[in-house]
Amino acid sequence: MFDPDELEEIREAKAEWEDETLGPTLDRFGERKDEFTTDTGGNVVERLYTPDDADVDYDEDVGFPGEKPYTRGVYPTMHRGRLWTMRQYAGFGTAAETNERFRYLIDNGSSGLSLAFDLPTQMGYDSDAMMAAGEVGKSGVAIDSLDDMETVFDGIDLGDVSTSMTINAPAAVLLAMYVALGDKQGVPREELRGTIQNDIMKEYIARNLYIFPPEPSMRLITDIFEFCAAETPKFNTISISGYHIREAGSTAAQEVAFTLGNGIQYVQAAVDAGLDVDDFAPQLSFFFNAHNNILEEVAKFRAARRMWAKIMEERFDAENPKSMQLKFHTQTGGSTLTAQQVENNVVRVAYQALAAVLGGTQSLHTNGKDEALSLPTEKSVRTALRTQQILAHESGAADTIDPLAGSYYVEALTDDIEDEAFDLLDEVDDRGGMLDAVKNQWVQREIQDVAYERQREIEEGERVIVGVNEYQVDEEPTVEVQEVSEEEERKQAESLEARKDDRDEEAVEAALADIRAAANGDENLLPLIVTAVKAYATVGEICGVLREEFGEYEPGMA
Ligand SMILES: C[C@H](C(=O)O)C(=O)SCCNC(=O)CCNC(=O)[C@H](O)C(C)(C)COP(=O)(O)OP(=O)(O)OC[C@H]1O[C@@H](n2cnc3c(N)ncnc32)[C@H](O)[C@@H]1OP(=O)(O)O
Repeated sequence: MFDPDELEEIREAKAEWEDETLGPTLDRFGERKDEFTTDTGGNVVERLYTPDDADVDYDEDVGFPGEKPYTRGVYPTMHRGRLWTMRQYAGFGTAAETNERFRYLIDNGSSGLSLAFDLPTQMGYDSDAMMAAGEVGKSGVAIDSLDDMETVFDGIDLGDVSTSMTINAPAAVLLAMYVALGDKQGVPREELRGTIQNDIMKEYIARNLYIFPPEPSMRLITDIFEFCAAETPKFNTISISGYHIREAGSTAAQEVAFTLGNGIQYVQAAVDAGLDVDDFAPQLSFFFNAHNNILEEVAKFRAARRMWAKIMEERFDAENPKSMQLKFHTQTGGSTLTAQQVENNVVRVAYQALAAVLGGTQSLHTNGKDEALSLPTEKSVRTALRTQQILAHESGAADTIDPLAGSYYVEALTDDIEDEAFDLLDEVDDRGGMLDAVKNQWVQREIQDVAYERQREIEEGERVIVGVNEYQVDEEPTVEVQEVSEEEERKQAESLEARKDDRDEEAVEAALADIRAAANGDENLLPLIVTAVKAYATVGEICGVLREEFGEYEPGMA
């Protein structure tokens, strides 16, 4: 981008500055530390960045919003045209309580819904299963049958909202329920908007809520890609998630590398199954974390967009621009919240949200200040949402596109993260691809090594966490805790029993038998699962059949 002569002049001028201006100051005052590093990974942060550090080719590396390589954003107008979706993750207790929280969020200006499921649902068990005891409705809503979905969305027109569902191993079943509910409400399938997380790879790596082994899991995912391309073209079929990888302690570059690596794995599986890349790739979406180091995070988002465009074009020969556009949701970093001085978390969340917006996010969840302690209360959810609204309407951060482009530091850091992440992806390829690298625990070990080092730095005081290892005060947390009563579990099991007594048992049996047969063949499972959920077959029953046919994953399984 810069004229070589000009760069040489800058280099010389910098050397002169170091000698004449900087030198005497350093002799008198020194600097706070011998070495400054980024938030993660220990990348050295230089004192000063000049055009010499960020010698980007504008066309090739930066470009324009809505054009390759999408470094500056996937839409031509970005947040000037439409603000990001303010999508607060919610769901607890019964379907009715979750419906109430959803309506509260909509009334307060939330522009998208995001459904959290309880652990039994995420593991494919019904609320009356032995495995579910003590967990029903605890960390999300319990969904057993279509009844519960109907209640969650009571009074909410699926044609008017976009809904994210954080569901992975049983994603096909919950998607089928959403489609079935849309059919019941009379919403054309092609109008349904939303996202299922459906990202099993990161469950194997970091989140641990898997059911089936990798091969049938990949088949389910591919079936979803194919079904949605034909039936629900506005629905995002997957949310390939770096969030949990980062929460497990990865660096920013690892977060990008392993997330895109998982993306490569899914695309390859679908292409191998005979799907055309440009038919399904526009419906892929991503999910990243936002931690406290604002500039590193902005660079991370920019690097991820540029990399995905290259990967899709060069590795998969994608031609549709939408296949190359990395659209992503961001959640502020749960692991950065502290139980000490809980109100400090509001500030952390605001910085993280700023990074996400400056980085061009499409959708954002801001954590409640109390999320390190419990489910967030209604009031802390409101403050979290207001944080986004202040950012949108008062901060000016949404008024121009990719405002940090051209910052010598941010461009250099974008390059660094890209280089580091591509190196990691090369190593993944050498190890036979993401699936093998995960099965052999290499990916997990890479992350653990970094997480361990970071923890050591905190414990030894090398890394300051405000209120935790410095600036402590002697006080008990005074946060109000959102409780979920045991009573909910009993009520949920009772309504499930009532539904099982009041359905066409033959229709359920027939639908489950069809799913069993298809699990052993190659017919797309989705239409069959839609038929089953319409007959009120439950999550546990459908996943039970698939468990029997597919088996269950165990870590280290070859
Ligand atoms: C931690 C926790 C756990 O472990 O439990 C979790 O996982 S929580 C995980 C929670 N996960 C989530 O909440 C994931 C959320 N993800 C998403 O919402 C999606 O995947 C997303 C990232 C692609 C965002 O989708 P979205 O619908 O909100 O936003 P989009 O960017 O797609 O925009 C919606 C529509 O507006 C259009 N649009 C948007 N911006 C513009 C613009 N500037 N100019 C013109 N059009 C625009 C888009 O083209 C699209 O229309 P058209 O479609 O017609 O093109």
